[in-house]
Formats: sequence, C-alpha cells, structure tokens
Amino acid sequence: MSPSKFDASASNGNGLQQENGVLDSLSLFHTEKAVQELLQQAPVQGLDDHLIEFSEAMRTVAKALRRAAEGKAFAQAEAAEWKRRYELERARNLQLKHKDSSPEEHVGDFDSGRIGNSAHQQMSNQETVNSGKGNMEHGICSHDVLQDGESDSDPSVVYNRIMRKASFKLSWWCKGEDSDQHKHDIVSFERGNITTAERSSKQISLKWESCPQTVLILTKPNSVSVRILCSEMVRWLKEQKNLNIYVEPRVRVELLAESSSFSFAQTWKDDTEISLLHTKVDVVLTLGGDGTVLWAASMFKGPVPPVVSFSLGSLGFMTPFHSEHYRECLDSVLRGPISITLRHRLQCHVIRESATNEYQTEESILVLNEVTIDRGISSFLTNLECYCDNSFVTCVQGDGLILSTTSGSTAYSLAAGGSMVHPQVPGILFTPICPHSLSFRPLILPEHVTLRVQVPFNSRGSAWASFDGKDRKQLAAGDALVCSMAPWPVPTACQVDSTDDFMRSIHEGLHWNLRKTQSFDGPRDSV
Ligand SMILES: NC(=O)c1ccc[n+]([C@@H]2O[C@H](COP(=O)([O-])OP(=O)(O)OC[C@H]3O[C@@H](n4cnc5c(N)ncnc54)[C@H](O)[C@@H]3O)[C@@H](O)[C@H]2O)c1
Ligand SMILES: Nc1ncnc2c1ncn2[C@@H]1O[C@H](COP(=O)(O)OP(=O)(O)OP(=O)(O)O)[C@@H](O)[C@H]1O
Repeated sequence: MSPSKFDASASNGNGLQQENGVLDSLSLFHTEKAVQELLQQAPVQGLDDHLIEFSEAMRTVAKALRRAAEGKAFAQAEAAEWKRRYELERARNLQLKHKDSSPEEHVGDFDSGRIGNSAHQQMSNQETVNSGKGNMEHGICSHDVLQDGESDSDPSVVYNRIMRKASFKLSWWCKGEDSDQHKHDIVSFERGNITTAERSSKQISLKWESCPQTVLILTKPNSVSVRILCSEMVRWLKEQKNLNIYVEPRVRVELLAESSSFSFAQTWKDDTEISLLHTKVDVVLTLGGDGTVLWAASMFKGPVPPVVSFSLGSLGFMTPFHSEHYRECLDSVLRGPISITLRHRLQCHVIRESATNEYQTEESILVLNEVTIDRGISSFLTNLECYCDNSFVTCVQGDGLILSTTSGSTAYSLAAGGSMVHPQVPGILFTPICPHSLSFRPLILPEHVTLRVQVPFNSRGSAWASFDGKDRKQLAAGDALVCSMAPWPVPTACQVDSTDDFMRSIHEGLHWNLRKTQSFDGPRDSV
C-alpha cells in the first residue's frame, strides 16, 4: 500500500466518530477528500475488503452531506424570495402611509402624465418601489404605480419624478365563449369542490389597466436590417406614441452615431441598473430571432415584463410578429388586450463538491429553453446520476442530458429526440443526448419536481453545463446541478393565441409532418 493511501485510510478512521453517531463535518470533508484520492488510485492487488466497504460507506456519507447542502441552498433561495416580498410590502406600506399624509401631492404627481425624458440618458440608480396591491390581488399578476425615490448621487437625476409602470391584469380567456370573453381573474383552488373547470391551459389575456409608458428594445447585434428597423421604430415610438425608450448601451451608441436627435433614448450603466429594469419597463420589444428572445429573458433574473418579439431571424419559433407590420402590431399591443403565453423558466443551481461543508451555491441561472449537461471535449461517456425529488431516476451514460422547458422542447431537446410540447404545458423535459442504451426514452416530468444531476466520484471525466446554449460551467466529479421551475415565467405576446402561434411555428418553422397528400386515384377499400 502506498503511503498516501495509508494516510487516507488513517485519516478517515479518525474523522468518523461512529461511537455516538455524531459526524464531525470538518473531519468528514477531509475524509471525503481522502476517500476520493484513494478511489482515484489504481486498485492494489489484495486490497482489504474492509477498505472497499469503508470507501462505499464514505461515498454514502458524502452524498448525504451534499443533499443537506442542497436543501440548505433551496431554503436560502426561498428565504431570499420571502425577504424580497417582505421588503416590497414594507415599501408599499411606507408609501401608502406617506400618501395618506399628503394626498394632494401625489394626486398632482399622478396627473402630471408621462415622465420627462430629456435629462435621462442614463437610467438613474434610484430605488424603485412597487406601490401595487400585492402581486396576486387582481389575477395571476398585477402591477400598479411605481414611484422612484430620490437620488443624491447623480446630479442629472430629476428629483421627485414619478416613474409609473403601467398596471395590467391577466385573466384566463375562454375561446368560443361570448360576452367579452374575459373570464375569471384568478384560479382558485379554495372552493371546497374540486373541479377542473379552470384549466391552466386556457389562453391567458393581458388587459392594460393604465397605459404603457416605457418600452425596452433589445436587438440582435451586427445586423444591418435590425439596425435600420430599430432606429425607425425608436423614432416612431417617440414621435407617435410619446413613450420612454430604453435601449442597450451598444444600440444607443449606434443611434447617436446616426443622429444626435436620438439623445432621448435611455440606457443603463451597470448590472445593478439592469436588475432594476423590470420595475420601469412596461413592454420589452425584441428585434431578431429566438436567440434575441433568450437574450431578453436572460436580462431579467426575476419578474419579466411582457415581451413582444419581431421576427428578424431564420426560424423565429418564439418571434410571432412580422417586422413589416410593426406599427399596426404595436398599436394593438399598446392598446391591449393581448393574448399571452406564459413561458416557464428553469432555475438552475450549480452545487460544488466543496459546498458540502460550506453550504454555499453559486448564483442561480434562469433558462427559458434548457440546461444541457454534456461531456464537452471529453472523449468519455458522461456518467450522470439523476434524481427527481430525491428518487433515483437513472444514470445517463452517453453524450449528456437536456433538462428542458416546454418552450425549449422545440429546440435542442427536439434534436435529441424529445417530444414537442405546447409551451403552456407546465412540465420539465428529461431528454438524453445519444444515450448508449437501447431503452432510454425521454421523459416529461411535472412542473413541481426538483431534479438533481450529479457527477459521481467514479466518473472518468468532467461534465459541462450550458444554459440556453451559453455560459458553459464545468462540473467536476462530486459537483451537482439542481434544477426546478422558476417562479418568474416569461410572458410573450401572441400573434393570435398560444395554440395558434405554436401550430403555426411547428408548421412554418419546422415543416412538421409535411407530406404530399396521397391521391384519391388508386385502390380503395371494397364496401
Ligand atoms: N442540435 C441542436 O438542435 C442544438 C444544438 C445547440 C443549441 N441548440 C439550441 O440553440 C439554443 C440557443 O439559441 P441561439 O439562437 O442562441 O443559438 P443559435 O444561433 O445557434 O441558434 C440555434 C437555433 O435554434 C433555434 N431555437 C432557439 N430556441 C428555440 C425554440 N425554443 N424553439 C425552436 N427553435 C429554437 C433558433 O431559432 C436557431 O435557429 C439553445 O437553447 C439550444 O436549444 C440546438
Ligand atoms: N441583444 C443582444 N446582445 C448580445 N447578443 C445577442 C443579443 N440578441 C441576440 N444575441 C445573440 O445573437 C445570436 C443570434 O441571435 P438570434 O438567434 O436572434 O438571430 P439568428 O441566429 O439570426 O436567428 P435564428 O435564431 O432565428 O436563426 C444568439 O446567440 C443570441 O444569443
């Protein structure tokens, strides 16, 4: 036995306090490392059976500790979300209190109309608070007036400015029913009788309760046609609709290079300002292909304003609007109501092996299409242990695994043999990539599960996770990726409704089931 192996087994023995059943986590950390080192060494002839048993036990302990770390990570995420809600609520109460004490001032502010644009080339760092009546009061989601606080740092900021986010209401829309077709405001499961009358797959409709005032335009880079359309659209939105317009810093530079008259276009300076965009922007417009929609979604790490996507790409699965008709389309969107597809996103946490003791995860990443765990440049099969709510699912040995949303079901997952699923279906697709097995079929799991993909210690190589095709992260042996449905979907505006748009996309974009119709001419069933 080599000296290192001897040391490892010795330290393992010391670290386990088996007598009273209490595990010293720090010692375990070293123990686990030692076991890994031990396992990485070539097997020695006649290795003691007890040592093998012992290393198996160590693996089990390591797994248990990792699960505890993951549980903690989720608890932290949940606590952060509750804290955020609490702070919103507190800010709202403070504001209401303030309102009560000086009603005229606010009525005056409210009536003063749109925001002055001139001084706002850069988005201010102001804290924006939601004075709405709580997220769930009016429906699935409802926004109310937003008010900017004061900034004492930036002299270009106009003080006491009211930044109002347009308020809207989402409701189920039952196709074929008369009246004004806008039915129940909110799904309720608290009526005593269980019915399935209000199915989640019904069309969702967005009705503005106050006029949208601010749009964010995101564009595909390096495209002449996109650049031309963007400057035309920015001008039209300003001159005809008198809207506040945000663009990316790159786009603002391009606009100003074209004409200094675009100085009204606002932008942001840093990530903090990007993180506040959702509190200011009423509608997001994308000019590009599906990649631009993914880009838009990735800018919002929390709630996402309604997204209206103009098609200037090759496929355009999620871009239903034709850019030639942008005026009519925007007229109708700004007037409302709009049919909406609520596209679910997945929230992914990478949990490092070292997090076992540190109880830490990296910042979570939200994906609109999918997270892929593949073998990267490694020539070995992936070896991915998969768990669903802690139940073992399977071990993926092949090129990798795709965990996809239903929106992403028509992207990479489709290419790997997964089903195409209507984007309004709340589920998570579990699609292997080139599995080296004859019996591995893709799965679709319910929306509420938590999936964990673990690179086992005996894996020959690392795995790589990529998020909507971007941000590759290496997963070494012992690392895990934990994934569940995010609470912030991406509301995308439909051209007709979510089913019609989906069908049109699979027919026009993918030529689904295209076949020449068989002629009547020929043999027939005899009667
Ligand atoms: N073998 C494959 O099919 C494959 C391989 C890698 C990545 N992708 C997909 O590309 C996406 C990234 O897109 P990108 O535009 O940044 O990269 P990209 O420029 O390489 O485009 C990928 C293609 O996928 C299409 N696409 C993207 N999302 C789609 C969706 N939800 N439904 C139908 N088609 C969709 C795009 O229109 C584009 O034609 C990834 O999320 C992944 O789904 C697919
Ligand atoms: N605003 C943006 N900033 C940076 N990158 C972007 C932006 N919008 C899109 N991209 C990236 O540019 C790439 C191409 O974008 P997009 O998919 O929209 O165009 P396309 O490839 O021409 O269209 P299609 O996907 O329909 O073939 C994508 O990888 C996307 O992530």
